Amino acid sequence: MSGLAITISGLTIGRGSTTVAGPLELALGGGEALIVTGPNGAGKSTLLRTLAGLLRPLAGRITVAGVMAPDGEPARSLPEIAHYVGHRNAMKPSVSVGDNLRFWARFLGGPGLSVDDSLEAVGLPGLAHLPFAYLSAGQQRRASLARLLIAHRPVWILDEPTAALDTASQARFAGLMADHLASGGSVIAATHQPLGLVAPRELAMAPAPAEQAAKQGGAIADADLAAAEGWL
Ligand SMILES: Nc1ncnc2c1ncn2[C@@H]1O[C@H](COP(=O)(O)OP(=O)(O)OP(=O)(O)O)[C@@H](O)[C@H]1O
Repeated sequence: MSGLAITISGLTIGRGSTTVAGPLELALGGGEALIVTGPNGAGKSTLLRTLAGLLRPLAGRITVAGVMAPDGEPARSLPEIAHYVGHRNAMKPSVSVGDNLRFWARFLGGPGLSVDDSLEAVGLPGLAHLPFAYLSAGQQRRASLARLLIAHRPVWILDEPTAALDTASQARFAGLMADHLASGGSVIAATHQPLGLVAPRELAMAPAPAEQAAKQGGAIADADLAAAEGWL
């Protein structure tokens, strides 16, 4: 395979039946990072959730080429080769950090670091036995980011990954992203703050027009959809 290529064409994203942004055109290759910027409500999270396969595009296509899926076949879709780390940590509070990570390793499949090595890489050595709920907010975020290492996936889709991280942890995570890019992976990250990436590309999402905001009632009425999205 010749290397990762992600192509987004005519992509319109939305919540329920309400358009949030688009059409978007984008091509991203292995070794490249894209930061998604824009004011609150511009649609950054909506875009990332759509790329991760958690929301259906309202129109357009997302295609991938050049890498293998965990099942050993050429990748057919972005979600099967991507990690998604959203605003929430997606770790069970009462379960130990190690068992949470072992769950994700089984769920995601494919090769990856051991629990101990993943935790070491995010600066949390020796904490595998603790219930996730015992960790501080920043430690919880770092343990959640260890999911990126426990199973290898070429694309990291990250929603404000460094929120709650102290300066040293931000620098450590910048190093992990640099290693991932150097190995031919890609990073797509929504952020309000610099992530320490070297020369990332940028997709600046425009503020939602007033007319669009006025229509949001339609999407929010899709209460079941909103509730179903809440757990990640
Ligand atoms: N579950 C939902 N149901 C309906 N509308 C939603 C839902 N979540 C977000 N929206 C709406 O979709 C639009 C885009 O929201 P989104 O969360 O993608 O913005 P964002 O750019 O990530 O903002 P922020 O910087 O605050 O994280 C907003 O108008 C928001 O009100």
